[in-house]
Amino acid sequence: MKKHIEVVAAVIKKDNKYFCAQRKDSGELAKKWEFPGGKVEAGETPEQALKRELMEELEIDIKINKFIMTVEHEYNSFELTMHAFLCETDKEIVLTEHLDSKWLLIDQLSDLDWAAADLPIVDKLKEV
Ligand SMILES: Nc1nc2c([nH]c(=O)n2[C@H]2C[C@H](O)[C@@H](COP(=O)(O)OP(=O)(O)OP(=O)(O)O)O2)c(=O)[nH]1
Repeated sequence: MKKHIEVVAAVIKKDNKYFCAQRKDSGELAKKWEFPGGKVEAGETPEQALKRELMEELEIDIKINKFIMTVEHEYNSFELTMHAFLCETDKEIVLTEHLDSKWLLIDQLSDLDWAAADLPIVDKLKEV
């Protein structure tokens, strides 16, 4: 049976642009683009996990405004359940783990090579 993980992801919106981050060059999702976040640890709520991960990865405090959706996805090496939240921040982002980042308008999001599990989130953002 494949390993199953529970992940949270932050869709950070500022001035009509969305923050996108590129994963490191390792593993099945090497160099793919994602919304920052990470695994929920035992005893944490998704919101607590998201705040912790964003502080670790981007050195920012975030305000979580809205639940967007939960995605279930099966990769070759693991399966995940990912909860996405619409967030905002007024802090300056520092990349501590990602290769690159971009702020993109909704119409530009599809230009990136997203982790497969993120595609339903990108589609959902286009709906509103
Ligand atoms: N943070 C985040 N992870 C995503 C997204 N889409 C997606 O498939 N994932 C996957 C990549 C990872 O396998 C997992 C998130 O775990 P993570 O970033 O905390 O951990 P990781 O695998 O890089 O590694 P590690 O620190 O445990 O070694 O979910 C996304 O939009 N954001």
